[in-house]
Amino acid sequence: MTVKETKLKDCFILEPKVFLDKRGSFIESYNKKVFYELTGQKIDFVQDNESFSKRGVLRGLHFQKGEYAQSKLVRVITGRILDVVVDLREDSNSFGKHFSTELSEENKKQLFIPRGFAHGFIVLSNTVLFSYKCDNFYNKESESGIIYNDRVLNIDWKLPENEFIVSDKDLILPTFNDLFK
Ligand SMILES: Cc1cn([C@H]2C[C@H](O)[C@@H](COP(=O)(O)OP(=O)(O)O[C@H]3O[C@@H](C)C(=O)[C@@H](O)[C@H]3O)O2)c(=O)[nH]c1=O
Repeated sequence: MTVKETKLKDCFILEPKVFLDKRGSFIESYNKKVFYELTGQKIDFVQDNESFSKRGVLRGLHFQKGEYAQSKLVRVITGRILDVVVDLREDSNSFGKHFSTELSEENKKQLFIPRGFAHGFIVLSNTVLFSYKCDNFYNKESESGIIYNDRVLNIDWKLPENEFIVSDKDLILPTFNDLFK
């Protein structure tokens, strides 16, 4: 496993070592000890989630508020996505900045997203199996987010907007300025 810092503090890209042999491949998708050695983050992941989506599906931008804030370690098992995170920590140098990166079955990259960030992704391949660990439990009442086409954030989602498939819940998320006025 190797780790690279992104331009957003505390947000890392991890690349597992891939073992190839005549049968196929093997990776350690998560190892608590190695994760701590590489990132310095002592995270206690308590929930694993998986979603399946078609091309054009855009999930996000999501976060949980207050005591239910979550760090996430996200990856793609099959397919390819553009993953996007936004730093919402008001005391951070990169407050309001976003970072995006492709995560795919091929590159096997993982993104560590600390608490205080919003997260979303769009599916670039025909289908995607997406998997992630969270360090806090799901809490419906604490769900929040920012609308994907927010003008202040101005995120390039890489696909034409007429291909986006967005949940009804995500279509009525507030803007960045609504949240931080
Ligand atoms: C996230 C989540 C959803 N659910 C339920 C609620 C709902 O009925 C159904 C689908 O939920 P959603 O529409 O919120 O799923 P989704 O849009 O995939 O939500 C996820 O999006 C990505 C971008 C994230 O960063 C995640 O943290 C999470 O917010 O699953 C759980 O039971 N537990 C969970 O942890």
